[in-house]
Amino acid sequence: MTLPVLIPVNRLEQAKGRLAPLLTEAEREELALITAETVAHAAGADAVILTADPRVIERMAGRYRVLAEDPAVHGLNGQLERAIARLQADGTVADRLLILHADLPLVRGWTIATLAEEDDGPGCVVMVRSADGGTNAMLLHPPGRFRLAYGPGSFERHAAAARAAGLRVVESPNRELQLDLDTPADVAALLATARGQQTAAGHYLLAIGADRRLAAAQT
Ligand SMILES: Nc1nc2c(ncn2[C@@H]2O[C@H](COP(=O)(O)OP(=O)(O)OP(=O)(O)O)[C@@H](O)[C@H]2O)c(=O)[nH]1
Ligand SMILES: C=C(OP(=O)(O)O)C(=O)O
Repeated sequence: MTLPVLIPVNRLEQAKGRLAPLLTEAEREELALITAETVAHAAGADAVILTADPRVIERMAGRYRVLAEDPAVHGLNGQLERAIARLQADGTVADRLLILHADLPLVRGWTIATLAEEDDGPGCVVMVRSADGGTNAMLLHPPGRFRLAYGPGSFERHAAAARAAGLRVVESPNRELQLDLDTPADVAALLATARGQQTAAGHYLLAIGADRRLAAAQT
């Protein structure tokens, strides 16, 4: 069964603001592009990139399906709901949809496959919580039963809304989906493991000396 994967990608100049103490603006933009590539690659033919950024569109178009944001809609939640409606209307989305953040450096194809196995059938929502209480991944079976509520601390809001809509909430302990790259502590966590260092984001962060900057900040 195919699982469409909707990946919202923020405008690069607005992305990764909480990494400003560690990375320059150009570095944050490059890191955001690198992790978006990683996530899109993991989703492969099921990926649908949602963005308003011309560089992201240029980089992804041709390899992945890309939806441009609707300029008449305000905010991430409205954009996602608009995109889901478009994907339902054209038949891309039927009974299941995974919304996946674009800043997950450890995600692989099998990570998504493993998450999909935690879906126990119609009426199920599988969610992955980030360190700061966000919703890094949310598999909706089906989509459209409650309003999306991304923003700080969204995991608890999504879980409560899903339960209020009569859905079963499964919190996945999927470690590869729990790590996002919002803060210097997240970067440190990625670089603390050999596996993390071997990711595309890890390679880039080591190449620009983010490990040395983190160490210097601690002394
Ligand atoms: N298309 C789209 N994606 C967004 C928007 N805002 C955030 N995102 C994406 O939503 C996911 C979660 O974003 P965050 O990690 O909270 O935010 P961010 O864009 O990195 O910015 P910071 O809050 O500065 O870290 C990521 O995949 C972002 O790329 C938006 O306005 N439009
Ligand atoms: C804003 C969110 O994500 P995070 O804070 O984890 O980046 C969210 O998932 O709603």
